[in-house]
Order: sequence, then C-alpha cells, then structure tokens
Amino acid sequence: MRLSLDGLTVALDGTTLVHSLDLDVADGSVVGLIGPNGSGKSTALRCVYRALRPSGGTVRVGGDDLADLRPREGARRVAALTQENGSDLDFTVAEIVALGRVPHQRGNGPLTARERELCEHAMDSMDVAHLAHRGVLTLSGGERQRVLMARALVQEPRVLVLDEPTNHLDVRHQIHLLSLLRGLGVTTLVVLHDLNLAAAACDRIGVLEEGRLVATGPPAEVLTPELIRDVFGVEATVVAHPLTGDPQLLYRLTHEKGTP
Ligand SMILES: Nc1ncnc2c1ncn2[C@@H]1O[C@H](COP(=O)(O)OP(=O)(O)OP(=O)(O)O)[C@@H](O)[C@H]1O
Repeated sequence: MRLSLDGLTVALDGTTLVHSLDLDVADGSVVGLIGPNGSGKSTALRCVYRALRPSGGTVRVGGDDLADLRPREGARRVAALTQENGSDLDFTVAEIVALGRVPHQRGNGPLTARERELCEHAMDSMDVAHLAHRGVLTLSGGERQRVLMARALVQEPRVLVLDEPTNHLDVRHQIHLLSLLRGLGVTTLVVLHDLNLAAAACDRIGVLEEGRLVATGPPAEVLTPELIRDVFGVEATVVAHPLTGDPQLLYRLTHEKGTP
C-alpha cells in the first residue's frame, strides 16, 4: 500500500517545523528519512501515525486521506514504533505484544489460534519469546524496543512508520531488524541516524534540513560527500561496500581542544 505525504506542513506555536514536504513511499518499499537533530523527521512521522494533525497538506495511505479514516481503520493500515511509546503499563511482554491485535478485534474476546500464533511468531522473530512473561517495565531499553517492534508486526500493518528503531539495539539486533524490514515487503518509512544502515536498508532516502526536503533518491545518489558536508557539516569519505556495493561513509574524528 502506497504512502504519500503531499505538501505536508506542520506549524507549532508560530514556528513552521515541516515545510510543504512531498514524499512518496511506493508499495512495499523502504524509504529512510535522515537529517540533523531538530530537522523535523519525528514531527513529519508523527503526522503519519496521527499523533499530530498537519497544519497543511495531506498524508495518503492507499490513496485515502488519513484524516478521513476512522482511528480503527487507520490503525489497521499503519503501525508505528516511535520515540514516545515507552509504555508505563505494568503489562507482561506477551500482553503488550497482543495489544497489536486490538485494531482488528471486535469487543474484548480472546485471541484466536491464528492470532496467538502470530504473536508467538513475532516474539520469536524479535528474539523476545524468552521474555514473554516478564513485566515490560523490567526490560532493558533494547529489549523493550524489540517488544514494541513485535507488537507493530502483530498489527499486520500495510504501512510501518519507525522512528529510530535501532537506537537501543546492539549491532546484531540492528542488522536483524533491518534485514527483517527488507524482507517484509511492507511499505516502510523509517527515520535512521546511522547513515550506513540507511544505505544498506533503504530503497530510497529523503534528507530533511530545517524542515525542508533537500534531497531524495537511491542511497548511492543521495549519500555524497557534498551532501553530508552541506547538511551535517561533516567531512565523510564514501566508499562502496566491498560485498554489496552499498555506499558506506567513513568519518574521521576531529581533534578539538576542550577543558580537561
Ligand atoms: N511542540 C513543539 N513546539 C515547538 N517546537 C517543537 C515542538 N515539537 C518539536 N519542536 C521542535 O521542532 C524541531 C523538529 O523536531 P523533531 O523532533 O521533528 O526533529 P528530529 O529531526 O526528529 O530531531 P532528532 O534527530 O533530534 O530526533 C526541533 O527544533 C524541536 O525542538
């Protein structure tokens, strides 16, 4: 299912945080959103999972304006892993994961056999099955992140919106999560700070700077030393990954004097 942001604009307290953003995520593709801190990535994403109402423009999911969809229908189509769903519910992991089925359920009936299987499969694939009976509040940051990803998978969404899904994960789980995303075939819009992971995982990358889209295209076209210098103020060397050919960025530390 295609996701498109058409002229998406967000203004809060008189400040425009996202300026007329046009971004298309083709059916089944993975698009990465990158940009410096404060460039508006999370703000744009919040409009897609309906935590924020755009000041202008539309978010279309499968051609329909998200604003016209009932919340339940919106939740059947779009699942989100966000920076703000650090749930403080004292639920077990299995209970949190099962909440992913809520948009599909009528009433409070028990999960069907298929739904239970779906939950078990999602917990297995996110490597949290061994934590199923643990209270979610007792988990480490990375464990909790993986539980919330399992919940998003259980939702069987047509569109996934992920805000820095790898930020608490060790390298093995980062690679596993992004490999899984590539194989899912679900339309995905993902904010990533690690540009090398973005290059490996995304079909296309959009670059936000001060709320404006300044570049979009396949990773090899977008991730140039010039763009990294202009947008992030960093000197990077770009090399082709010896096995995959994906662009990979190498950085050098600068030696700045500071107070001891
Ligand atoms: N409610 C708000 N009122 C005013 N300004 C806000 C509000 N929410 C966010 N901002 C500002 O909007 C800008 C964009 O924030 P946003 O969280 O979208 O950036 P981001 O690109 O996701 O950043 P990061 O990489 O640091 O996560 C920031 O300068 C932030 O301080």
